[in-house]
Amino acid sequence: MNLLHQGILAVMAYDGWQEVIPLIELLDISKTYGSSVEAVKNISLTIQKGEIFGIIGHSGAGKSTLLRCVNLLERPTSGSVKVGDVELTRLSTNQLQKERRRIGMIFQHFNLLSMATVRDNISFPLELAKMPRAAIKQRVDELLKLVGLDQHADKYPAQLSGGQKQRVGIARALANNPDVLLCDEATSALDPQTTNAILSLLMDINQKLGITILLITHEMHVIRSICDRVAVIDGGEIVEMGDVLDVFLKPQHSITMDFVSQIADSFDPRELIGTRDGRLVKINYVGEITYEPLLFNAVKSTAVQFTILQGTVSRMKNTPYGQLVIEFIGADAEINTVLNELRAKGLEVGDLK
Ligand SMILES: Nc1ncnc2c1ncn2[C@@H]1O[C@H](COP(=O)(O)OP(=O)(O)OP(=O)(O)O)[C@@H](O)[C@H]1O
Repeated sequence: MNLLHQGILAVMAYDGWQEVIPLIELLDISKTYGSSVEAVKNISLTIQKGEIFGIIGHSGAGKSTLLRCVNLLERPTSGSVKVGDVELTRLSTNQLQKERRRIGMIFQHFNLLSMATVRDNISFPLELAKMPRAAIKQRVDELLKLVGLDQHADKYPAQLSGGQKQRVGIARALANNPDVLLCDEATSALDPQTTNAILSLLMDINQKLGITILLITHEMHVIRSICDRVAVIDGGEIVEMGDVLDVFLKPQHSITMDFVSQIADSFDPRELIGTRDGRLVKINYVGEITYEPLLFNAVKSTAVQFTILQGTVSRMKNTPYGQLVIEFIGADAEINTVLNELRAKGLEVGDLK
């Protein structure tokens, strides 16, 4: 890297931008089971270092197969998998076993050893890695603290709640200090409150330890709560991909629209068309402007009146956003002036169609 590049990266860091470094690169991955079940078809995908990337799809869409191709628990029929600088698909079994320590994984049904205590479950990957006994104890103590289980070290899985079991799964997955954490429907077996606690823990781990997270889910709530980017998968193919906010606010594919409508506060505003006399306008806000009185300011020096017909103000991960459907009443030219003023403030404004 030359000095100019270093300078640019330093400025980006100063401004709060994240340096973009590819960490997981899937190139043209296909997986066919037997002779005819094409579970994944020619998927190429790059996950950046430090991001939380979500893959969402209905049952049978190919999510698990794709996720398991990343650590080669499932070997792709064709295509290559690269994690960091290492092309996993070229490694021998022994080399692969070593590289897999850089990739932790958690599961929907936790996959804990039922006859082992919490401490022993977490120690297991460290013993496999031949870490000395005293170092194992110290590392497990750290991990127990990190996931909030220091009071439960000597319990067995059967004595734990679902959320606690998943915390053990997370601690075990993090034991070898991986770069990547793969999450296979990690909250699907949990109630909503416990789901939120586990999602917060995952976000904490991502932020504090810088671990890149790749998760699969069928719940838009999971994507909205913690992911930076999302890919929507259907029939083994990616049908839509982008920043979560963009995909959520402007879904393009019908499958994506289905998922977005899972969120209770989203709505289909097209139901309003033809029900009102005024001009119906859809407005999207993103960022801190969500909390400014922009609508009021835009109309106050005009004769235009407005009514909010539908609206949401919420947060996506850490970003506030709003979606409103407004009926404007007044002269068309004056309404246009109001809309242009809103656009000039950075709002996305368009007639409801
Ligand atoms: N081991 C296997 N042998 C044969 N077919 C399989 C195998 N595993 C998955 N499939 C098939 O591959 C397709 C994709 O399955 P996959 O489990 O990847 O989907 P998914 O999106 O994770 O679904 P779910 O959310 O229900 O787990 C399905 O048609 C499934 O029946």
